[in-house]
Amino acid sequence: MPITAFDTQCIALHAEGASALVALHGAHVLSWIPADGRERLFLSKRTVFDGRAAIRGGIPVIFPQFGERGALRKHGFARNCGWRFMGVECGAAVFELRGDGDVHWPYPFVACLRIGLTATRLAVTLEIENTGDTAFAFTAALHTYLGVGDIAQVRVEGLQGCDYEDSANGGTLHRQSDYAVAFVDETDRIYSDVVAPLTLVDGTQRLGIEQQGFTDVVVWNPGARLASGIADLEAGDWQRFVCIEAAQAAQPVLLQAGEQWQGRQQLG
Ligand SMILES: O=P(O)(O)OC[C@H]1O[C@@H](O)[C@H](O)[C@@H](O)[C@@H]1O
Repeated sequence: MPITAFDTQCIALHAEGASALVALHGAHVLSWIPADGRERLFLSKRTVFDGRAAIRGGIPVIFPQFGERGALRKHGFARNCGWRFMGVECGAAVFELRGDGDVHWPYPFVACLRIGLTATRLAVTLEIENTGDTAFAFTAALHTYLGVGDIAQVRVEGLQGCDYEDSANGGTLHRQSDYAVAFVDETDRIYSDVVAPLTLVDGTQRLGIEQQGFTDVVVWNPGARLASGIADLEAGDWQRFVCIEAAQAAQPVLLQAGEQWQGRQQLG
């Protein structure tokens, strides 16, 4: 996989006619263009690249806390930190974030993000290692913003029969009875124990989504009303993306000293 340094902030990846762009801030995938030349990720034109704020769009890495399920800042700190580019291993670009039990979090850890690219697929793997001498629990996600033509035409298939927590309606519990998830208003759901591959249907376009290691799938679109209060989205942006997140949100992972955990999402 030939790699070029895009500037001090980003790494550009190229393979088999496909490309991806990864910001060191958050090890954040900003762009994924398979060999057919069509961008698959949404990135807000109003996102702030100040080296501190979370980037709106692409693939934010959520660790060590999903949402507000704990005492840390919403969605944890990994997306707000500078990661190190470690080079290419086994065809994947590798990024690393180390914690030494400092101000962010009292637990030493190493987080590693591996990004693999082929003509048609993007594979993102998050590895967490407990490098301290006490156990810690964490939640995490790959918060993928997939670009769509029109949210009203979008369906997510593969979740029928799965139980979900409806975060947009007070965390009430439901079972997905419809064959596909459609979007008419704010949608914010944590589907648990998802095993089947998913398909994003966007008009005539289809995208496959698979995951391993992560037990949950979060499906999020803010809808018009909530989106109007999100400063780093342009008017109408909510119609141009859906987040399908490979997540470990409902049940934290308990990692003993010296243990490793791995979760992966593949698109394409
Ligand atoms: O605006 P943020 O912090 O990036 O979060 C976006 C959304 O992320 C989703 O994962 C959550 O389920 C939503 O509740 C949340 O609003």
